[in-house]
Amino acid sequence: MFPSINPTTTKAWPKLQQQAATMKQASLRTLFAEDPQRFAKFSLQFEDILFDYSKNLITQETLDTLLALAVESNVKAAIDAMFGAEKINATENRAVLHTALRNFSGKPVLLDGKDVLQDVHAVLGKMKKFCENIHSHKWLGYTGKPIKYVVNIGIGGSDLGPVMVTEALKAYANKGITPFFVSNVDGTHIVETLKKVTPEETLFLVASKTFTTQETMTNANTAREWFLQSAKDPAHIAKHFAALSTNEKDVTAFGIDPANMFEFWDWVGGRYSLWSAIGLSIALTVGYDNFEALLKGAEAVDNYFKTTPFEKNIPVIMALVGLWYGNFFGTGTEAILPYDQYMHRFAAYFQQGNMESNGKYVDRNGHSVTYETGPIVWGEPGTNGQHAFYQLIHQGTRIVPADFIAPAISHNPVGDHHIKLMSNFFAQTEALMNGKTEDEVRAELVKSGKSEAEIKELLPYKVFTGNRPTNSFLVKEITPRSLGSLIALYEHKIFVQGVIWNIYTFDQWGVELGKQLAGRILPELQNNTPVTNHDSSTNGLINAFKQLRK
Ligand SMILES: O=P(O)(O)OC[C@H]1O[C@](O)(CO)[C@@H](O)[C@@H]1O
Repeated sequence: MFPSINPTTTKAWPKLQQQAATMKQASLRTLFAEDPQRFAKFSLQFEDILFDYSKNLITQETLDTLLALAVESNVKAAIDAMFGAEKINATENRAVLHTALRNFSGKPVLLDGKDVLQDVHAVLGKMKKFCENIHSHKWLGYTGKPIKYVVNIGIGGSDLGPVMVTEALKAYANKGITPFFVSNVDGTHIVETLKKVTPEETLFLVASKTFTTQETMTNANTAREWFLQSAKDPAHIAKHFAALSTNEKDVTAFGIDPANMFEFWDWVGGRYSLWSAIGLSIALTVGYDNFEALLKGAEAVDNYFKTTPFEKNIPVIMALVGLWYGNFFGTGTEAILPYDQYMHRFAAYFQQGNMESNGKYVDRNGHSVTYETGPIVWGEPGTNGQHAFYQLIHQGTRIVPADFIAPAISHNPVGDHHIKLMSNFFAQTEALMNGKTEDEVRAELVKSGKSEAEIKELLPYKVFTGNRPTNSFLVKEITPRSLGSLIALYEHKIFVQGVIWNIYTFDQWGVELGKQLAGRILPELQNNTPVTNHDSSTNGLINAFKQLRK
């Protein structure tokens, strides 16, 4: 295991504190004016992805110190430990090997002396065959009809990844399969979904690493009942239900034929599982070859991440720039803003990816940290976000570091839509950086014929301070490969930050409390007897609920 270092005890940390005090007064406009090479210095290319981080409040000195922080924090040793199958998820005593799921190198990845790649490739082979059978109509429903609808029932990592990717790659969905995703235990989600599909043509994928998650099992049971209302014979379940899970015992107990179980393993974290059997809905929707291209795009980033010097390593730089604001400017949040309608769930996906991974206050020694860890991550596609929350990003009291992501080539090149979209993409980061000075606003107002009195009144509202930092990712085109790469870049960013913050990125104990408490309250809701065993607020709410339902 790589050594545990409190980041505040590194040599770099106090230097960064000092530098931040200076950089808070710096002007991005001036930094650009002073250095015509700034874009060239602070941008990197990975295959078809251009990463521009020049519009950040950093200098070469900042970057060097941040890189020194990464070195002092043993990021290199941590990368080796993760890829080397060490049990770096120590609170669960597990290795972290989602990278093995996309490893086509042919070189073994040994975990406890066993090569995990053999199992990985056996499951990929099974997924491939399954997709071929569904797509070629060799696999038919219980009345002899082909499968037209795939309903993935899962939540969190067993939902968000497949939803995000099938949406992002909709342009590749040409296999005659319409995917649906049911996650919420709110009956509305499954009921509304079942209205759109038919029992004879639907394949349900029960996607759950543990196969015990309340929401998923409740939805799966409802789907089975609904299916059996038409199919009658439970033997037909075999043609319409498959499981994506690590838990064969409970899959079998549910009534799913183990032959229809696509396995993955405890060393795959839920929020890192789209590369595993959890990705079956992706493969069924866009075809197995495209799924493999997605994996290969991520694999290419894995190799790059492992071998590229930190100063040229995009995930490392993403991590350091994010940490710069979170720890030294106190920003506390980050926005992800894709200028691509198909990527509309990308921010939601990395909201879980980031917040469930690094939303932790206990360090690797069991002590409370004295510094900020994971940011609040959110976002929506541009330009919708522009007309909703960008006001705060431009003129609010807090700084929101934002990632702008856009493809140069649209899958829907209709009229001038794409250049209009892209003009917004470029204009926003430019405006956030430059802002608008008093002089500029004054000149505009004079030009528009306003009187001096009007100018005086309006001026303060129209000034933009600028200096609002952004990263830009310009991708040639969103393809399975480039999307796989983009996702892996973000995954490794989260990893590097977790290492520097000295926290366990791959567990999620914080989600457990809510699950336990809900389990305790459920039986109390099954009768009309008032409860008295909680605090007065919870008692009051539960009793009012019972009253309202009488
Ligand atoms: O795949 P499972 O076991 O149903 O879990 C679903 C989700 O629940 C969590 O454990 C907690 O939200 C996530 O990490 C996971 O993605």
